[in-house]
Amino acid sequence: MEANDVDSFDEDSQIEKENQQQETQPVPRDEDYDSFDDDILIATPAKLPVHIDAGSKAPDFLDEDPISPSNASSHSLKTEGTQTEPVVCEPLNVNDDAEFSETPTLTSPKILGNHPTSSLPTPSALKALNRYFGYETFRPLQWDIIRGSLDGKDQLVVMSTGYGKSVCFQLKSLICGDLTIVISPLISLMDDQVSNLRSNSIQASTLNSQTNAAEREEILEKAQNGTLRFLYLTPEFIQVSENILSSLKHRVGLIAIDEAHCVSQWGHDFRSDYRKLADLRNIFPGVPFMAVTATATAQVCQDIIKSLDMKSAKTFKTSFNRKNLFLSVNQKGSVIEYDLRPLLMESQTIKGKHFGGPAVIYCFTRAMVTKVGEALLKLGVNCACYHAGLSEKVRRETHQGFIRDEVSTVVATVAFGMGIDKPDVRMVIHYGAPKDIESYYQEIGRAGRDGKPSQCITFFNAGDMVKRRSVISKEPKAAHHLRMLEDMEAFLTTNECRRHVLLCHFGEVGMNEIRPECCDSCDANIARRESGKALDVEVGKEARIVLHTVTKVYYNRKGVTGVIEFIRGSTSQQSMARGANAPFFGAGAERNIEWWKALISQMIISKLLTKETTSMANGYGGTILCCTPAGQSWYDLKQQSLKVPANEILLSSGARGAKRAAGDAVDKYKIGIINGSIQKSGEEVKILGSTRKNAYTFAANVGSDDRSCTGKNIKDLRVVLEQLRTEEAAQFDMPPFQVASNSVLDQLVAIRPTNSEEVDRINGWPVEKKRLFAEIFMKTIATFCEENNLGTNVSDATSVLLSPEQEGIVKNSLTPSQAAAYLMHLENAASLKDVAFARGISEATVCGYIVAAIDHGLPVHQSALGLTARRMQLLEAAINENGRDVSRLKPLMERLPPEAMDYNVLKFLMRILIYEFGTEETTQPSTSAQNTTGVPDWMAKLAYQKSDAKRFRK
Ligand SMILES: Nc1ncnc2c1ncn2[C@@H]1O[C@H](COP(=O)(O)OP(=O)(O)OP(=O)(O)O)[C@@H](O)[C@H]1O
Repeated sequence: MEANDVDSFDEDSQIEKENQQQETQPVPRDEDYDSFDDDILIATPAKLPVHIDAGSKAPDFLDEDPISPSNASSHSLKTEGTQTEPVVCEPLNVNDDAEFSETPTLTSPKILGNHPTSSLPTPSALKALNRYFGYETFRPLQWDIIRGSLDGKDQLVVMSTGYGKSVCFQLKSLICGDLTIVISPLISLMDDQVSNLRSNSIQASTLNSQTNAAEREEILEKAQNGTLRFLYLTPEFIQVSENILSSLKHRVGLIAIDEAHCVSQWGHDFRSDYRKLADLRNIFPGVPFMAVTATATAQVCQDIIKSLDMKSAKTFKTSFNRKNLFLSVNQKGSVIEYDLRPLLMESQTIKGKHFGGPAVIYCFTRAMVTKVGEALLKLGVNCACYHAGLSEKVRRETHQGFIRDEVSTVVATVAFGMGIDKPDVRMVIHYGAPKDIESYYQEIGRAGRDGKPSQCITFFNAGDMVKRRSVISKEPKAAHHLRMLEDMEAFLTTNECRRHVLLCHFGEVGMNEIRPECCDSCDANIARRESGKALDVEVGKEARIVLHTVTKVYYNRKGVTGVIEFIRGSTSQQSMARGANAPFFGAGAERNIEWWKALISQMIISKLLTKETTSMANGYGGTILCCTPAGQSWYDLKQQSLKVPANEILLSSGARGAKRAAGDAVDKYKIGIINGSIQKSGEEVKILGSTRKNAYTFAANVGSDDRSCTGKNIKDLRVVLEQLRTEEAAQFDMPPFQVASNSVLDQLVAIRPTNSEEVDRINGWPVEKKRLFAEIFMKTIATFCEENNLGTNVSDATSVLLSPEQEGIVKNSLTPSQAAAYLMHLENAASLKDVAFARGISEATVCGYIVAAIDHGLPVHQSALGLTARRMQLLEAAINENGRDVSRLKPLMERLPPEAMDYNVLKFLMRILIYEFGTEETTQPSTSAQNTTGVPDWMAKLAYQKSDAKRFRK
C-alpha cells in the first residue's frame, strides 16, 4: 500500500493540517511512556526459619457463632442502596465443567464447615463491618460475596471503582480470625491499604523487596502465630517465595487477587506473573480464591477464571456506571495554561490555587508531565509530578504528599494509575487522549471514590490519536488494543451520551438517553432541546456518498483524508473520477473538510464504517477507512435516511472554505434538519402578565436574626474541622482522610455532636477512629457553636435560611439533585461556578436546578448569581420592546447589550418575573407597544434604595 493511500500515523496529511490545530511535536520515543510495571520492585526473599503455632486468635468482639443460622435469622436483611446497582450474579460459562463441582474442600483450615452461611448478614459480620469500617449496612452484593468466601467458594468480583471491593475480601479474616493473602500489583497501593487497615487496629503487613530481614521475620512470626490478618504480596514476590508461603498454609483462609484484570492478556494492564497465580493452589489446596477488579469485559472475565483455575467460580458484577462522575471532553489548545486556567477555583487556599479539591492530571509522556507541571506552577497551583523516570524517593514523596493533602494536584503518567487509594479526588484530567477506553475507565475511577460528585475532563486533538495509534501499532496484540483505542475515539468524538459509549464497551446498554449531571454531550443536547435546536441531523444522502467512495472507488483501501478529497473534488484524486464514479467526484464540494470529518466520525460511531490499521510501503503504519457489514447492508438496501446526533459542525452549512462544486451533483445533496426552530408565526406564545401576583424574596432578605445558624458559620465550622483533621493527621502520621472522611466531616457539621450518643449516629467512622478522635472533634464543635450561637446535637442543619413551608417545598417539590444544588447555593451564597465545581456538574445544569427553585418561589442570593437591578431594568425594557413575549430567550438576548447579560442571568431574571407576574398564553403574537408600567417595584427600588430591602420580606 502506498503512503498516500492511508492516514499516516507519523505525519498528519495536508488536508488535516489545513483544518486542524495539531501539535507539531514528533511522535514520542518509547522511553517517554510509562507502564505501571515501572512501579514494581521485585525481590527474592532469603529463606527464613519457620515457626508454626497451632492456635488462631479470633477477634475479641466475636461473641457469637458467625455462621449460626439461628443468629442470622434474627436479623433482617441489611443492605444499603448505592450509586451503582448490581446487574449480574451468576456463574460464567468458561468451559463445560465451570458451573459444577462446587465443593468446598475441607482441608482448608478456615472454611466454616460444609453447610452454607446464612443469606442474611450475620450479627458478627455486621459487628465487624461497623467496628472496622463504621458502616451499619452492606452494599448490595457485599454480603453475598463475603458469604461465598466464608463458604470456601472461588469467586470473581467485578465491581465498579469505589464500590467497596475491599470490604468483600477483608471481612472474612476479621470474622474468622485467619489470614488473608492479598495479591496486589503495586507496592504503593499495598502500603496505603496496610496503613489504612492498621489505622483501624487491624494487623496487616506487606512483604516486598523493601522489607528488611528483621521486619520480614517479625511479620512471618505474626502470620504464623495467628496475629496477622492480612499479608499483602506482589505476584512477582510470590513466584520466588514458595517456602515462605508453605510455612503459612495452615493459617491462610482466603487468597484475594486484587486488580485481577492484570491476569488477562485481553485486559489493559497484563502482567505475566499474575498468570502464574494458579500455582498457589498447590501450596494452599482448598483455600478459596477471590479475584476482584473494576474493569473486565466478558472476555477478560473468562480469561481470569480460566487462568486462575476457578472452575466453579461464581461471578458477581455491579454496573460499571459511576453516576457521581461527570464526563466531558474539550479540544486541546496549543497553550496549556489557557486550557487549564478556567478549571481552577476562583478562591484559593493557603496552599494555592486548586481544581476544587485533590486532582490528578494524566499525560501521555514524561515530557508532557513536566510541561503541564510547569504551567500549573505558573498558575499558582500547588502540584507535583510523578512518572517512572523520577527517583523512587521523589515518587514516594509525591504520593505521600498527595494522600496527605500537602499537594493538591499530581501531574502524572499512567505510572500513577492503580496506586492511588485516596477517596476524595475531585477531578481527573487527561491532558491528551487516554491510551484506550479501559485504561480511561480505570484512571477516571480514581475520582470520587467517596461517592461525592467529581469531574473527569479530557483534552485532546486529532494529533493525539495519531500518536496513540503509532505507539500501539508496535505493541503486542496491537489489533486488540487498536480496537480499544477506537472505542476511546468514539467516546471522545461522540455527540451522544458519553456514558453510554463508555458503558457499551463493557457490554452495558440502555443508557442512551439525555440526562442532566451526566456528561457534556447530554448538557449540550439539553441546551439544544431547550432552545429549540435540532437534536438529530438527516445525513442519509451524504452517508451514501461516503459509503460509495469507500467501497466502490477505493475498495476499502483509502484513509479518511483521501476519501474526503475525492468527495470534495480535489485534483489529487482526479484520476479516480472515471465512469460510474464521475458524478460522485466533487459531489460534496459545497461542504468543508471539517463537516465531512464530523460525518465520518458519526458513521464510525454508528458502526457503518471502521478504521483499520495497515502498513505502508514506506514502512510506517497508517489507518484506512473500511465499510463494516452493517454499513454494507445499509448501502446495499438502498437506504436513504440516516439520522445522527447533531453537533454544531453538522448543524452548520459546512460551507466555510468550501471548494467549487464539480458539476451539478452538489445540488442533489442538501442536508436536512429534522427539528428546526420551534417557534413559528401563529404558534403559541407566552406574554408576561401585567399585574404582580406574587412577591419574590431574595435570600439576603429572608430573616435570620432570630435563627441560630447561617450558611456562613456552617461553612466556617467546616473549615475549622478540616484544619483540626489536618493537625490530627500530622500528629498520628496518617493521611487526613483516615482521621475522618469528607462524609464524616459533613455529618459532624450537620449534627454538631457534643456527646457520644450523637457521635454514634455518624456513619462511616470506624470504632477505632471514634476512640482516637471523637473527643477532640466534640470539644472543638462545642467551642465553635458556643462562640457562634449555633445549636448542637441536631440532625438537620440544611434548611438554615428557609421557613418550614419552604423546607417542605425543597423536600417534596425539588428532585434530590435540584435540592442539593440549590441548598449548596443557598447555604454558602455559592455562585453557579462554585456549585458546579462542588457537585461535579456543568454550570448549565446547576442553572437549570436553581431555575426550578425560583419557579417555586425559593430565595436565591442576588450577588452570587449576578442579579443586579440594572440587568433587570434592561431586561424589562427588552421584554416590553418584544411585545412582552417571554416564550423565547433569544429575541430578548438580541435586544440586550451583549456585555450586560448572559443566558444564565437572563434565565434567572425571567423566571423571577414569571413567578411574580405569571404569563398569559396566546396564539396571536402581541404587537402591543412598549409598556413600562410592568417594571417590578422591588427591582426599581433595589436600584436606588438598598436599605429598603426589608420591605420585600415575606
Ligand atoms: N457497606 C458500605 N457502606 C458504605 N460505604 C462503604 C461500604 N463498603 C465500602 N464503603 C466505602 O466505599 C469506598 C470505596 O471502597 P473501596 O476502597 O473498597 O473501593 P474499591 O471497590 O476497592 O474501589 P477501587 O477499585 O477504586 O479501589 C470506601 O470509602 C469505603 O469505606
